[in-house]
Amino acid sequence: MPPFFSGPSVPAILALADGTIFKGVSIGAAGHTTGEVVFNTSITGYQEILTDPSYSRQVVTLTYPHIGNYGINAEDVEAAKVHAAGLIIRDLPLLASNFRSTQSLSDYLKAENVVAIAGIDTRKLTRLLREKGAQGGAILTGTLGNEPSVAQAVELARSFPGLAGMDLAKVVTTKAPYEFTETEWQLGEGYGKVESPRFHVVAFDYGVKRNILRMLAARGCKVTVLPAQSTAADALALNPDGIFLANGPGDPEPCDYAIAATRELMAKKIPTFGICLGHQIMALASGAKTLKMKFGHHGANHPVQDLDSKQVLITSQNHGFAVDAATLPENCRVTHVSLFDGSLQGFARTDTPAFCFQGHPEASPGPTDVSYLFDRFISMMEAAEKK
Ligand SMILES: NC(=O)CC[C@H](N)C(=O)O
Repeated sequence: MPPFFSGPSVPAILALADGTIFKGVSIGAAGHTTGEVVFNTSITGYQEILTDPSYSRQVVTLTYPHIGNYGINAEDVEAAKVHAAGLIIRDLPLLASNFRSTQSLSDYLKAENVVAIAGIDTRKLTRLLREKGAQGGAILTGTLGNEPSVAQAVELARSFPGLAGMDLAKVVTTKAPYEFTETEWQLGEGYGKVESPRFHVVAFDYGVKRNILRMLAARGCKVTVLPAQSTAADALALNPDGIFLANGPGDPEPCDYAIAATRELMAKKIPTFGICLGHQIMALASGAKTLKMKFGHHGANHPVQDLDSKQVLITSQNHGFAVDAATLPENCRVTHVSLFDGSLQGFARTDTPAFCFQGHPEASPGPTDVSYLFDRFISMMEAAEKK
């Protein structure tokens, strides 16, 4: 075991549902956690990944070997708390260095009560997940000098029922509506505010990432964020110029309330934009089907082709479900395709101003090649305004 801390380290075990055991050291809270184990290939952005609500009930392993090297700051978060169920890494550097850093990754994980493990052969783990598919797993910590029980860790890993059929949007969503007008973070300048908004966007919060709201605000939108189970009537009562369907965790299929509201709002021809879970909800509301992927897409360098411009875009991705392109009805036009596996990445309705994207145009972390989709949404609201 390599020395991760100057002090003595607490042993921990990562067990997978298939019985594979990895031994490492605890770098977070004491105790145990279970969830679906997935790998993310981003080189930076561990704070944004940990706080992305779409990772609820998922234990994330990062393939980049050094995690924690720029510490923790208060700004690079996508939600008020950590949503990932746990963290698995290779190496936690002894030193965190960044002028914005106020805390070490390990102290942050402890403060957020997140169980995490280091010293894991994440290349081996990732190969296993690619071959066998994402699966249930558990991290169990021991005590100083005492390893946790292997049998207990395997039992915990097998107790995770899987994400299929799990509706988590209603679990992570905001309890009450709120308004959002903060623009993107300007280094050294703080956040800006939308002074006189051009458009009012009503966003359904299935687990929204803050950077999406910031990017809408930066384009002159006042955003009213509604709880996931709000109805179409709740949204219409706010007289919106546009509807936004957020990203979020879990399986889109059981989110019947979101599917019904989206169907009703699209029928009213209100400009609508969906990201990730929002894209899947729009597909279900249009009559298509979704499926569970083998190990999903989680990373910041996924090539996606825009079929209209033929341009290849490098995108940020985080999804384990996908829309089955073969089930898209005639009024849906495919706009984007993954160049990794040919899976559907985006479509637009031909009968109503609505479109969506499977990846993350807001990035955070990742490249912003697809940020033009936010501008497309603004153009759609402009066109509707002129009518
Ligand atoms: N980032 C997201 O919105 C993820 C959507 C969905 N939970 C999936 O895993 O496919």
